[in-house]
Amino acid sequence: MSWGVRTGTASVERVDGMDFPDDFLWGAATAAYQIEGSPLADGAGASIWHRFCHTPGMVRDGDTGDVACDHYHRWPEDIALMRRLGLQSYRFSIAWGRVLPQGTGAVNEAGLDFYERLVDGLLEAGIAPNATLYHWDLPAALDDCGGWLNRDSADWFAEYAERVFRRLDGRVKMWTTLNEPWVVMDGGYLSGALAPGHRNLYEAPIVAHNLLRAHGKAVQAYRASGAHRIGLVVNLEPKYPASDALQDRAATRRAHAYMNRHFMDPVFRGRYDEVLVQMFGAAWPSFPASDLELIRTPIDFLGINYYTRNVVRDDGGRFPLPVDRPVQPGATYSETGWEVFPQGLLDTLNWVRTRYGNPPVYITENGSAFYDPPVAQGGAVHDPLRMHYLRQHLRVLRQAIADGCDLRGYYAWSLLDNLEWAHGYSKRFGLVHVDFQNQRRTLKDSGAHYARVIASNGQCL
Ligand SMILES: OC[C@H]1NNC[C@@H](O)[C@@H]1O
Repeated sequence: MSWGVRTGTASVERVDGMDFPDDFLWGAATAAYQIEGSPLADGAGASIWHRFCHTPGMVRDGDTGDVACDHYHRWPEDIALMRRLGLQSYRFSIAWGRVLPQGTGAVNEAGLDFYERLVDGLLEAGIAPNATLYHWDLPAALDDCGGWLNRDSADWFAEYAERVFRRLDGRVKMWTTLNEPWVVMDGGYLSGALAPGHRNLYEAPIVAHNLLRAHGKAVQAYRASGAHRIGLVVNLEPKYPASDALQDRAATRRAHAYMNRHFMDPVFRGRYDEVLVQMFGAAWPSFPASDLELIRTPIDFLGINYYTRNVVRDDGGRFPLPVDRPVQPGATYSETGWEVFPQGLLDTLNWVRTRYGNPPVYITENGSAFYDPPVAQGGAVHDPLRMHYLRQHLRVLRQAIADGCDLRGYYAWSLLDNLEWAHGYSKRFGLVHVDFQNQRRTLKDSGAHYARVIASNGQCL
């Protein structure tokens, strides 16, 4: 049974009898290059995203991360915003180039000092830090040495990880090695839409494999010194055939193998999906078996980033991957062109539960970019579509828990409007509006609602 309660800005729904666990963790997420600004400050080394943004034509409107949300200077103000939301945890990423400007070798202590101040500020505010070591901003100096195409990248990453663990572990008790390695591979090396902008079918599986090796080496490095938890964050997108036709079902299988099983199978099952290997054909390299043992080094939790689903229609084989996504009649689509489909989150969580042995899971990103009206008189940002997206997706989490998923927490993407990569600042995901002309932050209705959800531990959706 459910009943509605009118509040100032939105009706809240209480669903009796289905609670979130008392220790369910409520947070919000960001990433270094998308919010910090000052990418070269205090000795930091340039990343591939600094280089990509400063390459004409790569990012919409020529936007860069040079200023972004100026979080590098405004982090105390942003922590105050997190307290206002009642966040219990904050997921952020560490810019590799701030710590090791050349990617390996000499440490830039000022870079570590910044993250130490941020972590101590979070702890002082009673907010648990959740740190991601790699959220796409590879030091440009390493890209000049082949980047993720170079097998040495796994060792470079482990060296960086060890430096960060040494300074921050203990205050940071939840670590992620990589954010969305699939996007790093697909966007950076196949479609070319993301840094470093390659378009090469032969490079993609090599990059994916080295990313996974880097993940494994960082987990092993953590086991040698760390005392808390480390995991991996993947973006998962359930695939549904456009019809019962054999070719659509086969295309769906390929899309599922390419995006979802691609990283999950090696990490949790120690092998690649055969469909994936067949799809790449001659472009699929041979890998030593010892690599897969490294990759499957056990982790403490899985982070799932969920945004949307794909309905898949065979595209007639123009590419090893089905790329047709027929528009769904009556569906709502966000500004990024993603269908709003909360059922896909439930289906994904149950797929992970049943295929991979029900690992501890956090939703480490979930959110939507919708057009926001200008800040109203009195400082309100009314964003009903983002609010609706949030409520729909939080609702299915209850069902996932009832289905037996070991779901431990939820991080909204994102705390702040920020640089949405090649989209520049044109796509706003924030619970907090940022005026990029004057850096003024304004809590949106969706942010105020999320604060109510947290305060009620999900009772008030
Ligand atoms: O596209 C929205 C988000 N998706 N996951 C990775 C983040 O960096 C993106 O902003």
